[in-house]
Amino acid sequence: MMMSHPTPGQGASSAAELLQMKNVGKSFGALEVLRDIDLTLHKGEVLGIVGESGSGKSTLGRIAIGLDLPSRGEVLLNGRDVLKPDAREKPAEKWRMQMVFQDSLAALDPRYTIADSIREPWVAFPGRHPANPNAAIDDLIDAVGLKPEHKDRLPHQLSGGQRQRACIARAIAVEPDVIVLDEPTSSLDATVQAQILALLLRLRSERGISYILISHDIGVVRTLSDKIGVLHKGRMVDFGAAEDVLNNPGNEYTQHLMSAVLPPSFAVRELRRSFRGGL
Ligand SMILES: Nc1ncnc2c1ncn2[C@@H]1O[C@H](COP(=O)(O)OP(=O)(O)OP(=O)(O)O)[C@@H](O)[C@H]1O
Repeated sequence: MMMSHPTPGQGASSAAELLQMKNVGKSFGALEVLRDIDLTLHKGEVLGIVGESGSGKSTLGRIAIGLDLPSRGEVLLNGRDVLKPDAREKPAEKWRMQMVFQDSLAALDPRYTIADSIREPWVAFPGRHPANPNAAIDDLIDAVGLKPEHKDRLPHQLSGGQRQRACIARAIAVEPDVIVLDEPTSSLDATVQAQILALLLRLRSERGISYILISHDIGVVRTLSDKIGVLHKGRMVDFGAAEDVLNNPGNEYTQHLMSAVLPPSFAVRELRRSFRGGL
């Protein structure tokens, strides 16, 4: 199940373009929520999207994985326009994009055991069904740091961090190209948050998955991201290599966001060093 991939941060600029948004806009009735969004995500990259509440982050993530349609513009996956009618009639490619939400309790069916939840995407995408599902579930449970006994538990019988691990296992079960992480650690306390971020970094390095990481917390985005996009009132006011956006914020709004951020803690610096070869 596991493949070898380039080390994170290496070769990102020469890697294939996985997802592109061109001039994407979204309106709900008269309310314009996203405007002129252009972005490119390469294979294996982590793109952090940061912005205050209501800036359009979740809407952007939902459009990226096809849960919402844009009102304007193009969305290309591996160079193919996913919005063209012929592509929309072929949902077979949808497994390539998965999502992990903030609220793990709401994201998991309360009647399903954790193993049942992990099986769900294989039912939705039979082409991704493994030859030996029980062994695959054991591997996934182990990969996300859960214990074998968690397989038969119901969501409410796990802690918030364990549930989020289960949601991550479900998301990687079909070996997607991209996972949109929408505030994946916002409802967790600081220690568990750091553990989940470490897990995400490890999975990315082992499996070469790309992430779009949505957060109002620039500290979280800074821990994981190669590239950062700053959304303000539906516009991408800054976009570029994480270090450039963080160290030389070109936009006044980004400077304002940065001014509210504490320096990374020792734990976070260690995390980044171990997974990204030092920053
Ligand atoms: N289905 C919808 N119908 C109408 N308006 C919507 C819908 N979804 C989102 N909006 C509006 O679009 C704007 C952006 O919402 P979105 O959830 O994308 O922002 P966000 O940056 O993710 O915010 P938060 O951090 O609070 O989740 C908000 O004004 C929201 O009320």
